[in-house]
Amino acid sequence: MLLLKKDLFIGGVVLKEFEFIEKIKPSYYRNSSVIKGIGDDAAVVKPPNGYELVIASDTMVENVHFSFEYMQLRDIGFRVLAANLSDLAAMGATPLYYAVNIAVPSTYSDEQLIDLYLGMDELAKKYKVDLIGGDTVSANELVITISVFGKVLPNKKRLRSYAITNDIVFVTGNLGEAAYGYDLLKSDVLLENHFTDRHKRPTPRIDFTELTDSISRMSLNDVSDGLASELNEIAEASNAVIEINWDDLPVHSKMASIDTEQLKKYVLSSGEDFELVGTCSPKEWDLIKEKTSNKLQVTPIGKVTEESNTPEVFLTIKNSRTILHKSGYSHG
Ligand SMILES: Nc1ncnc2c1ncn2[C@@H]1O[C@H](COP(=O)(O)OP(=O)(O)O)[C@@H](O)[C@H]1O
Ligand SMILES: Cc1ncc(C[n+]2csc(CCOP(=O)(O)OP(=O)(O)O)c2C)c(N)n1
Ligand SMILES: [Mg+2]
Ligand SMILES: [Mg+2]
Ligand SMILES: [Mg+2]
Repeated sequence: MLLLKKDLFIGGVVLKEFEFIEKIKPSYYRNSSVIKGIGDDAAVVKPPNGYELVIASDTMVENVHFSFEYMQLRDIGFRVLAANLSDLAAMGATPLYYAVNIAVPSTYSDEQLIDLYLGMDELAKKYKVDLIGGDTVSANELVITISVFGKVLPNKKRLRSYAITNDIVFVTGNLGEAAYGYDLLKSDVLLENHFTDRHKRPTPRIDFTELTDSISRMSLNDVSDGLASELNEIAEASNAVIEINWDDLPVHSKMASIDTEQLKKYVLSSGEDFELVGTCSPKEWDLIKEKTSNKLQVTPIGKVTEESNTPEVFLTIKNSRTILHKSGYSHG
């Protein structure tokens, strides 16, 4: 397929790609390790001394991950970068740079596209992350891919394979709020409340990673697809059996009256909360509580009961124990 790379047709005027790039090019870089940012064939950065480089990439597609019925371009930019930063947080990494690839319909004005970048910059500013490159092409629907780059000390990365027997299983924040917010938006696109905000502008839990950098071992995963999927990924990667209790799962008091079956869907398999779920030793759990107290809600939800070649996740609900299968959103 031929991609209109040279000129981008925007709102009837031909905006030269380089003019658009000039508009989004940062006037300075927040990290002095950026040697060459936007403006050459590729970016050049100085690898951080003593650290490992952590790289993640996530894409969002119009009508798959967001809809313009209830979201502004600024929210969309914010949300795609949030999803990417969430994966760095889930590795225990500190974010440094990001690159943005966009496929854009020809009807967009340059103001609209700049709004997308302003949404990203709201988060980038907060976490001192630099936009160092990307690519622009035309397409029928808006598709945004971000790649993020971060750093982690070799002994502080938080792999899914790091869970061991007796670990406490914990989760940050509340579960199911983004999906509930999404359903509220579908019934009233103008509604604005805590839950709709959780869908539109999720918080990547970088703070958790920073607050817990003294913990020696932790397995971690971010809740993009749903708690059931993320816990199964930890169980599989660690060859472990995880047991969680329904009554321990953190749910907002305003969601308590939702019908149980629907609430189970929100909490266990709807995803996009971008909370962190993980495990650590009982001793270090006390330290996590201490480090996060009054700053970030972190809730114990269960235990790693054994290491096993048949990894499994069990959910106990009203004294009945059942296998919790992966049940999150699946593409294709
Ligand atoms: N199209 C792809 N090409 C190469 N690697 C991929 C592709 N899609 C996913 N991956 C890799 O598979 C793993 C799981 O991806 P994914 O489920 O999207 O993770 P997450 O849910 O954390 O975003 C990651 O290591 C990711 O880099
Ligand atoms: C318009 C719209 N439809 C459906 C959803 C729900 N949804 C879309 S993708 C997804 C799962 C997460 O996306 P994915 O690309 O798998 O993220 P990753 O696990 O790679 O981080 C969910 C719950 C949505 N957010 N918006
Ligand atoms: Mg992904
Ligand atoms: Mg992830
Ligand atoms: Mg992700």
